[in-house]
Amino acid sequence: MKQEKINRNYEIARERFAELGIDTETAISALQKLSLSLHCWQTDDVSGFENPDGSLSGGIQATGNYPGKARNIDEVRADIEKVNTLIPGNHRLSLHAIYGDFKGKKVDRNEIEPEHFQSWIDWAKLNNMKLDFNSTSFSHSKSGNLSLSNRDKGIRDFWIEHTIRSRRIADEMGRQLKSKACHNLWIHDGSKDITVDRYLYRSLLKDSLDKIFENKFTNVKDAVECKLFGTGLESFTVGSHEFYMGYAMKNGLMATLDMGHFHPTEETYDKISSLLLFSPEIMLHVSRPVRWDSDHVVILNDSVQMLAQEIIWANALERVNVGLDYFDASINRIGAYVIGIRATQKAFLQALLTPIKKLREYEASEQGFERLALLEESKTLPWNDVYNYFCMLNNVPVAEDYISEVEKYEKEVTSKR
Ligand SMILES: C[C@H](O)[C@H](O)[C@@H](O)C(=O)CO
Ligand SMILES: [Mn+2]
Repeated sequence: MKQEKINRNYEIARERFAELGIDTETAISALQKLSLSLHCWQTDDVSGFENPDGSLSGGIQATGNYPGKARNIDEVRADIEKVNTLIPGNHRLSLHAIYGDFKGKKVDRNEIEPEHFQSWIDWAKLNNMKLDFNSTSFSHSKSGNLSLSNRDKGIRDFWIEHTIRSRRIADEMGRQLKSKACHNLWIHDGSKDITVDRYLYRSLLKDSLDKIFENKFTNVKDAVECKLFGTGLESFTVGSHEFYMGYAMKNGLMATLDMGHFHPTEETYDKISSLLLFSPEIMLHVSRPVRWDSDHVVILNDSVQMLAQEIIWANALERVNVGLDYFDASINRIGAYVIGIRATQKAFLQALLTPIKKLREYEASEQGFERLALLEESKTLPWNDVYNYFCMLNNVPVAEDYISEVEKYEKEVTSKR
């Protein structure tokens, strides 16, 4: 798109929003400050470098076989660097423990150290990114169906050790990069069929968590992620929403809300205000469940738009750590990142550009028709011209121009893998 046209459209949009009492410049600077936490695992279908040819376990699945997945640390980095050239803003990178720089050595999960992630910290500095971290309970010979809630103390201790080490690594990342790292704990623990000892497993998990969180780390923001069920573990999930919400609120941790981790008609956006009333910060995994926790690429749908609205309208942008979590192996993986990141930003921009003051006046005076009408009208206000202008300001491709860039990278790089 030509610069002149982008500027012209932006001017028209700016005037239109001004008529509704909205300042587009304020919205643009808020969006500029929004740092999303990009998940490294879309590059390689959650394979990691520990045992890249092993199978993905823990009830999660990356479906599809599109060529060009990243096969090693250099390729993961190259792909993220490419993504960064196609998206506006400065973002964080979220790593899983299986993405350490192990240099071909066998380093078991209970042996990981900050040194295995030092090259990531150096890379992040060079690339103007901050880091977040996740312990990894899946895809390991000791994963089974139960890790931190296993009856076997030996297995529990192994995963406790792993998770404490993961938090220490996050602390080092936060310290060196001068930005607290979110450490997200998600475990797959559950059961395929009915269990008759839910209380036992949950008390074992609680006990493991108490040990894991015994020490506070200054440069870490701890989060715990619940889930409804995993494939092959359909009847029971130890770390349910109620379990982690209780644990997080009692112990001053963040709850992570993954959009794919609830009942199909249960929406994440409705949980935001409740959690923010009881917790200083929360974490999100923006995703797109299609019939189950399928981790489809995020698009600009009602769920994401309403999620962004809830955050903006609660004036809570600084209290919500927005991470992405999806892994689609059926399309170009770089393109998958760009679509999802841009869709998330667009949702936030749209929310920032909604005439909330007027909408609230209507609501307060019980003018339901007027509220609904203005809500509908705001959906088609020229917010996309503001987004295009935002892309131009950030020197990244505007609108569909990124498609050919992704195709070029595929031709020159990923298709040769
Ligand atoms: C790989 C991720 O940590 C994982 O997707 C987790 O966050 C999750 O959402 C599991 O369903
Ligand atoms: Mn998740």
